[in-house]
Amino acid sequence: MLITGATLADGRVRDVRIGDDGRIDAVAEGLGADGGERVLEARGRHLLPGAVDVHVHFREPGGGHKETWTSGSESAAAGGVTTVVDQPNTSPPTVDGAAFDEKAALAADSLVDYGINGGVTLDWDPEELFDRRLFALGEVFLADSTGDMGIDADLFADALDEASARDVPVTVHAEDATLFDDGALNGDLGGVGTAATANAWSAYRTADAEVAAVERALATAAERDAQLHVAHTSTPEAVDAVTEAREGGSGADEDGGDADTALVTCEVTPHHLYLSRERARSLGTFGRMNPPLRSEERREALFARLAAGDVDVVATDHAPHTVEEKRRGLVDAPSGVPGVETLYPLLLESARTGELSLERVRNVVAANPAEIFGLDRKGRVAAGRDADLVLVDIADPREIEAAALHSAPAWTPFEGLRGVFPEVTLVRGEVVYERDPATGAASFGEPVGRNVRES
Ligand SMILES: NC(=O)N[C@@H](CC(=O)O)C(=O)O
Ligand SMILES: [Zn+2]
Ligand SMILES: [Zn+2]
Repeated sequence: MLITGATLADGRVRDVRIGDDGRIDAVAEGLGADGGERVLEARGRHLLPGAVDVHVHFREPGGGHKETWTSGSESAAAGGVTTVVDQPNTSPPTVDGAAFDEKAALAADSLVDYGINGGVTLDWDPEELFDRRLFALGEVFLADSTGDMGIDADLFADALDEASARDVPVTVHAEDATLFDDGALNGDLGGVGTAATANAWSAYRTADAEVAAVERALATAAERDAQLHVAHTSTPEAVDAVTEAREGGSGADEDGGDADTALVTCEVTPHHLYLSRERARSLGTFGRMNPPLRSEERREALFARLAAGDVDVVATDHAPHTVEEKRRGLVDAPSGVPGVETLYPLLLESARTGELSLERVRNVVAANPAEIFGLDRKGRVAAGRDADLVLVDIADPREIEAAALHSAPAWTPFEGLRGVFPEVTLVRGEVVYERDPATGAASFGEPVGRNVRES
C-alpha cells in the first residue's frame, strides 16, 4: 500500500509506503505507485502512529457479558488504538500460567496487537508468569478495585524484587485504603444520577490516599532500582511526585527528550483530564471509578502538566461495565468507565483547538508508551516500524455519542464532548477499521492482532 500526501505529526507532508511484511518501507516525498498497489490519497489529512493504550480491561475470561476481545478490539480500532495492554483482574485473575494461557487463547480474537499483564495476589505464581510472553507485571493493586486484588506493602516489595531481577516493568494502582474517608459514604446519597452520588465517591477515595500511596510506591521502587509505571494518576500532586522521583533517580532523562527511558513514569486517563466532580455531577454512579474524579481545579492542573510535558503516558483504563450494573446505586455499582475509543479523538480535539500540540498528543499516546515498555517497532511513523497507522481529518470533529461507539456496554462518560475520529486504522499494514466518508458506516477487518512480546 502507498499512502500519498499525508501530513505527519510534525507537519511534514510525506508519502508512506508499506511493505509486504507489514512494516513501513519508506517515508519520503514523491514515491510513485507500483502496479497493483492500493493507493490511499491522504492530502489534507494527518497520518499518525496508532495509539499504544497500555491500560485496558477487555474482561475475558470471565466477564464477557461486559466486553469481549472482539468488541473491545473493535472499539480500539475505531478509536485509532492499534496496541492494547490487558490488565489481570479478570476471572480467573491472570496470576499464574494457566490463567495467562487461557487469556492468551481468547486474545486471538483481537483485531489489534496486544500485551497481557500478569497480576500479583497471595496465590500468584511468579515463575509461571515470567516464563510466559508477559507484557509487564500489573496493574498491581495497592487497594481493592474491581476484582478485589488489593495487596499489602510486603507483597508489593516482593513483586518489585521479582520483576526487577528479570528487567520486567511494574505498573501500579496506587491508593492507600487506610486514608479513605468512610464517613463520605454515610447518609442519604440520593439516586443513581445525583450530584450526591458523584461527589460521595470522590470524597471517599481521597486525593491524599492517592498521593501517599504513590510516594510510598516510588520509594519502594527506588530502593530496588525497579522500573515503575504509576497507572491512572488523578492528581497533579501525584504527577509531581513521579517527576521529582525521576529527576532524583538513576533513571533521569539526561538528554531532556520527551520520550524518555526513566525508571519511573506516570500515566493519566482521559476521564481525569476531561471530566471533574463539578462537570460530572449528572453522571452519578456512571462517574464512579478508581481513582475517582477530582475537583475542577485539580483537573485543570493535571491538564496543564500534560500540556507542559510532565505526563508520560495517556492511557484509558478502559473499564467497561453494563448499564444495568452501573445503575445499582453508589455502593453496589462497580467502578470504572469505558474509554479506549475516545482516547485519540479527545486529545486530537485538544490539538485542533490548540490546547495541545499534535506532537505532544503523538508522544503521550504512542511514542512514549512504546519507548517506556520497550516496543521498538511501535509508536512512530518511520521506516522499519510496524505500519500501525491512523488517518484523521483534524478539521472534522464530531460530537461523541455512545450510540456511535463500539464497546459492548454502549455508554460513555464523554457524551456530548467533541472528538476527532479516525477514518482508517491499520495494524501492521492491514486495514482493521474504515469509516465510509459519505455515510459514516464503519467496517472492520479480520482479527490480525498478535502478542507484542512474541517477536
Ligand atoms: N478503574 C476502575 O475503576 N476499575 C477498573 C479497575 C482499576 O483499574 O482499578 C476495572 O477493572 O473495572
Ligand atoms: Zn486501577
Ligand atoms: Zn485499570
